[in-house]
Amino acid sequence: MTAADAIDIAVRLTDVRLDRGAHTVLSGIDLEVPRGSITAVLGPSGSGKSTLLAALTGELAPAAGTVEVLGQRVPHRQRDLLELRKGIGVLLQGNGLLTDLTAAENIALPLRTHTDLPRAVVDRLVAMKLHAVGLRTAGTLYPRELSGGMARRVALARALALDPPLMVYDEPLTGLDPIASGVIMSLIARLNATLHLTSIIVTHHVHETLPVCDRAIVIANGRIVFSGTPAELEATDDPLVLQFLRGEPDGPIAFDTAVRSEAA
Ligand SMILES: Nc1ncnc2c1ncn2[C@@H]1O[C@H](COP(=O)(O)OP(=O)(O)OP(=O)(O)O)[C@@H](O)[C@H]1O
Repeated sequence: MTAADAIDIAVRLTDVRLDRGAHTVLSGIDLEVPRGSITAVLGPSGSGKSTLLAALTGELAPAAGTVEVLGQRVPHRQRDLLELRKGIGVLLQGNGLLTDLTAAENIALPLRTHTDLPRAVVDRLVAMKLHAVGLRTAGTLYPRELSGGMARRVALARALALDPPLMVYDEPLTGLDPIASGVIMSLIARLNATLHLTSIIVTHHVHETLPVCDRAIVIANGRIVFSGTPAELEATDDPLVLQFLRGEPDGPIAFDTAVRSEAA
């Protein structure tokens, strides 16, 4: 990656292969995510979306090819990896909030773990993050006292705690009703614009997510089968992509027979 690229490209994968044990999940993956953009990563269940995220955070090393994040190759050494991860805010499926801590304490956790900031500064930063997600008065509430949408916003505030330039969302709408989903999607878009972030959203929720995205990729059959703008995706006549968008069980996407018989 050249110095100029490092400014413009937040994530670059070059001819990447990702294996889980002896099984190759993805191969021949080439991907560039421009800084400041929002990219949707779409694809059927088990296609390898979470595996792709694991490669970005260094949780999974590529079996071949290179993965570059925020201007550097994803390192192997644990200490370097921890440093890189401070620059990546991850919103996991299921929020991952600690139930015996309040919302504010949950958000403070990364600041307490990774910085030596004095208590008063941490409190101020937590208040700012709560404000950023529209929950100024919810700091003293415990996760069990929050609605699903509020809990997701607290988890989002925690992912933002260290001001990471890159945000990664793994199924941010799972379990939310349409209103809460709309709130989360517009929040993701607003934060991306106002904090000058780059966002990658792994999701099944194509129709809720595409309106806020600049780019979309579709993963199926172990590779990227579409890469382009949401408008290009909606106009595609690729049978593979259409099968996925329409949720049809029969077509060129090969489904695992065990999974299909479970679903039947
Ligand atoms: N830790 C792991 N160890 C072994 N195999 C794994 C592991 N994680 C995922 N896999 C396998 O890798 C493949 C891709 O899984 P992955 O979770 O990346 O798909 P996905 O597209 O995120 O699915 P979903 O939409 O259901 O979350 C699957 O066949 C899965 O069984």
